[in-house]
Amino acid sequence: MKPAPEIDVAASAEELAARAAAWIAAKIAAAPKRIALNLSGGSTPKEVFRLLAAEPLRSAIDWSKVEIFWGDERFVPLDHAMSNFRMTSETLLSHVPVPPGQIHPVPVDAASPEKAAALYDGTLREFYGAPTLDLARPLFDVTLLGLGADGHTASLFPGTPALEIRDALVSAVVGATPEPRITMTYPALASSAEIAFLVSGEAKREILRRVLANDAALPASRIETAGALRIFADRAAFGG
Ligand SMILES: O=C(O)[C@H](O)[C@@H](O)[C@H](O)[C@H](O)COP(=O)(O)O
Repeated sequence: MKPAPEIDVAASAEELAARAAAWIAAKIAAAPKRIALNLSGGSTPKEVFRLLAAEPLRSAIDWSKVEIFWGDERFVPLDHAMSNFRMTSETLLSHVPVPPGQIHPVPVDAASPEKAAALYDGTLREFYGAPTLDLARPLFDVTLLGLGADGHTASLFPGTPALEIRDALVSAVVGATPEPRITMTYPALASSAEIAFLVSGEAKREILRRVLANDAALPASRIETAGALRIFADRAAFGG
């Protein structure tokens, strides 16, 4: 991981969620106009999103500034139980007034995962306003990432071709089960002013230890950004 991450250790999963939610709210408040949030799926972010959608944070945040993207998605309908968009809608977006035109779901109604990835790649470049990313001007202001027990992040799984992609910003994940997936690639994720991992629970302790030791076999270890890298962990995951 580059740069070395700042590690924020919370006493519990609840405190982790509270700290991450407060951090995100502060980033939105500090943004002069628009802020591009690139969200992760999975279960860990759910409580963070619920806190952002509840008082006091809900009223404290100017949601009109917020643009929402997803770092990965399952190639299922947006109302499918496994959809990251559905999870985010249930916990956050159906409770806060983000302008609908500022919510950018992966186009899972495309003819194939490959087509959905190509379309989302275009969405990102159109939003960015240029065909190629400039290190000095990140695409996202904040990217949230989770950490899988096998060291994956987004849908960048060990040993998969998406890990090696440097020209495309989004890729279909060949062979993902049970549902096909679409993931942002390293260049897209790296184009973030801030990246924050959310890692909770005893089950993540060993994989987090390996990522912090920069075990190059783990996709999460290879996350880089020209900006800031932070890990929100609870004591169960961080140990000590
Ligand atoms: O779509 C997804 O599932 C996520 O993007 C994935 O990368 C997730 O962040 C990790 O698997 C951790 O998931 P948990 O938060 O559920 O442990």
